[in-house]
Amino acid sequence: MVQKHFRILTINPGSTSTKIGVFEHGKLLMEETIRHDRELLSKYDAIIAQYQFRKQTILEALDRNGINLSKLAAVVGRGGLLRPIPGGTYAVNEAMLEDLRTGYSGQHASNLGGILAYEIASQLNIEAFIVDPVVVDEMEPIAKVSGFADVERKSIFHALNQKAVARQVAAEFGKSYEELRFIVVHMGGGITVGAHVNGRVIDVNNGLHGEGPFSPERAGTVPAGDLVSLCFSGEYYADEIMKKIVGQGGLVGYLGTNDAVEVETRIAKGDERAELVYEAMAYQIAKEIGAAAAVLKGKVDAIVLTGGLAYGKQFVSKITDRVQWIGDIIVKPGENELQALAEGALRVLRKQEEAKVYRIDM
Ligand SMILES: Nc1ncnc2c1ncn2[C@@H]1O[C@H](COP(=O)(O)OP(=O)(O)OP(=O)(O)O)[C@@H](O)[C@H]1O
Ligand SMILES: CCCC(=O)O
Repeated sequence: MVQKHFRILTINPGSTSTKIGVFEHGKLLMEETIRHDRELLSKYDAIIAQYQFRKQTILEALDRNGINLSKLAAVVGRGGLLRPIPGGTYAVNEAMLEDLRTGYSGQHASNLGGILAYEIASQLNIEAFIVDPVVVDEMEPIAKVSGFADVERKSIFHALNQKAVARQVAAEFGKSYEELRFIVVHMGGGITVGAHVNGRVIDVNNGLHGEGPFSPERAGTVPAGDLVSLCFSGEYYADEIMKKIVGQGGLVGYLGTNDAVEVETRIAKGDERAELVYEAMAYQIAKEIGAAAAVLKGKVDAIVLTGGLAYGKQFVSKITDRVQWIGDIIVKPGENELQALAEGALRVLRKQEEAKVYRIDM
């Protein structure tokens, strides 16, 4: 049977950039990272207020690259902080737009993904989707118990890249994602470690709000009692503490940079503090992998290391040194989020999968 050549626009909004790609038949036609001036973005009082400006820059980039919008079959954006939902491709609907606009589960640049996809698609009378948003929640009930009765653990992680990489490795094994057991470690500005069983992420650290290993920009798990004392010391406003956890935590807090390459340069010049902190980040990641191995009862088909930090050979070897007894380690540096968005939309357009419907009672 001849496959239709669906042309798809993909949009991945980040805190300082918007990445876009156009795919046809799953192959990349064009890709551009539109960098936004930090000062310009800071003039908007909420992330959501940046939507009109970002939409304009996307349309200009498409025009610059000679992309004929009338040939698009769908637009797909990286989904945001919605209510907890199972993984998959979702059609953008009113309920979703409302939650993204009001920031129902919080503010995150990816909240703009669904909105931008919808606004561009509706003008062209085509479909808009999101795929595997950061709130994908497939956690087992046991994993949700935090030990503090007022607080339930949440699933907020790099679902799009973790699932895309897991599918890729499964295909390389000649098997389907749904047959395998992986520990996937996304190591970017934030770090999340997911226990994947038969296509579901049954446990994962909440990468955004103070859980798991520290990362270039996130504090990870912080000793709770000391954090409470700091909160009530009278020295900080709530948003200042939150910034110390997200954005200015981890490497930024200790070393003033989120750039691991710069940290490696400092270590090479003999900076002992940088060496200790960098080693500690690898140590905490290894501990989290050990925890995920316990979740999987030691039956692990592979540990997959991905994200920008996976380019760092020394960093990767600091981790593998501590966890290679658990199973095979596969390194997939960087992220393939635009491709993963395109593939998610394509599965629906080709009718291999049905688009899921987002509801507020999910
Ligand atoms: N060759 C390299 N060696 C070591 N570290 C690297 C290398 N290239 C990039 N990094 C580091 O990877 C980190 C950024 O990773 P990445 O680009 O995946 O993050 P992001 O997309 O900004 O955030 P997130 O993945 O959390 O959404 C930075 O600390 C960067 O310095
Ligand atoms: C993707 C959620 C985690 C993070 O932003 O670090």
